[in-house]
Amino acid sequence: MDAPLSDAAHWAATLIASRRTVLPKRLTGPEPAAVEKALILQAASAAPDHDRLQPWRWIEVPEERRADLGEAFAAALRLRDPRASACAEAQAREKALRAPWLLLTVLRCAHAGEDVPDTERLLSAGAAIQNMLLQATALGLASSITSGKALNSRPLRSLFDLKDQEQALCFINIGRCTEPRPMRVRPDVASFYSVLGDGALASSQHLLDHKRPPDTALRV
Ligand SMILES: Cc1cc2nc3c(=O)[nH]c(=O)nc-3n(C[C@H](O)[C@H](O)[C@H](O)COP(=O)(O)O)c2cc1C
Repeated sequence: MDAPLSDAAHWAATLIASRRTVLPKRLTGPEPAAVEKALILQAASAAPDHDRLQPWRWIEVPEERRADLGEAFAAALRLRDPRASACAEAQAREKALRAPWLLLTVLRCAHAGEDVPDTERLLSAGAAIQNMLLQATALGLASSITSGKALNSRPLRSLFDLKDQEQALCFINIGRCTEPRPMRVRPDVASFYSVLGDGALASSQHLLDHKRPPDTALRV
């Protein structure tokens, strides 16, 4: 018989199962308090990081720079589509205003000859982002990741002063949401897990029989 799960195991599973994407248009203010922002950023620094390269950083876009970001989105759209309508440009500008707390994730890619390749740096950044989203969820905040075609456009790279080695990965949007959408149905473990060797299904069945532990979710 399996040993009972500890409180910490239940707590972690509940937290992980409670995170969901809340897109910027559904986020409301106020932005997180300073102590909440600090916890979320500290969560990033706990990510696995091969050779401790710290190949990631985040740039906050404060209220007073949202209009500049909106202009950069509009300029990026014009570069992609010189015939973009005024309405499409206005929509692009508006995207900069949605998230109460808005952070750009920046990845530092490998120079020629550097040992840790971009794939590992990217994995580290993904782990850091997930830490941040989970910490936000634990604080009762709603969050999402967004990307888009403008991310590495000239206007955005110039606004954020990205170095040649750097790539804009995604925005992190954090705020509040009083009426979250239903939780996405998560894929079955059987669809992404197997055991190397013959009879993979049989030998993994004992794991697949376990149901997800949490049937409760944190309120975000
Ligand atoms: C790197 C990355 C970029 C994303 N960019 C967008 C985006 O631009 N727009 C969007 O609606 N969702 C975006 N998403 C969010 C996914 O659509 C979302 O995670 C997915 O729908 C699953 O929902 P869940 O997070 O609630 O499980 C992005 C997710 C990742 C990992």
